[in-house]
Amino acid sequence: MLNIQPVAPQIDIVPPTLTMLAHSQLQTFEPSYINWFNTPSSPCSLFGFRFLSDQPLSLIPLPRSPASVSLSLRTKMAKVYTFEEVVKHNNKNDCWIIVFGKVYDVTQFLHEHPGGDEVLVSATEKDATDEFEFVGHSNTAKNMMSKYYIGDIDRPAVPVKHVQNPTQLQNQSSGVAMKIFQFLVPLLILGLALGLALGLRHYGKNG
Ligand code: HEM
Repeated sequence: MLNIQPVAPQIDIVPPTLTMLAHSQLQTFEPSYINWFNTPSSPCSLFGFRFLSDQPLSLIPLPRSPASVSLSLRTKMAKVYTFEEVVKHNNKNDCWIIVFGKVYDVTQFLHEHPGGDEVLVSATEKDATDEFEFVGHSNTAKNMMSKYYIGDIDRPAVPVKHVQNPTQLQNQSSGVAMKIFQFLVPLLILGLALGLALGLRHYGKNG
């Protein structure tokens, strides 16, 4: 009896009809067909998966999506994740981030990221678009992102983010400086007045 195990994210790019066909037909396939299925030109390989001939038979994804599956097909069939689902992947062993409404699994990229792994882990559990933009990532960086793209975010589910931009931060720090200044000036005046009074008293006694 063949046991067909589902499937990695990549299988989501297969139109549902084909997936169903594969699941139902494969129950009846002889193992000899399986070798053919695994040849690079077979429909299976074309759509990004292959079969293990071990028992139980498993349906597993190919390491890379074949070029023959067009990007537009992949985009149309993109998996949509809820925010709740994405926030579970929030550590160094399993790190997903949301940028520009897309979900990226950057776990394998953590140790290669020029900005360090900590910054990526701290970008989890929120929409990290503003932080990503604030760094001023180059086009090279933006082009690299497609490698880690795993799907889109269910936008309405993303909580409103609170990221301060540089102007806000500047305003905030100048506000703090103003408060310190307002506190110090009266103290300074009081000190001067006291000093003057003591000085006058001293000279008055002596003179
Ligand atoms: C898939 C997502 C990401 C990719 C592919 C990526 C890639 C890169 C690359 C290639 C650089 C080198 C500078 C450049 O070429 O722009 C870089 C730097 C950096 N990245 Fe990212 N990054 C990603 C996400 C993020 C996020 C979400 C954050 C912040 C929350 C971040 C923070 C930084 C920082 C702080 C630097 C160092 C900037 C510097 O030293 O000037 N990155 N990143």
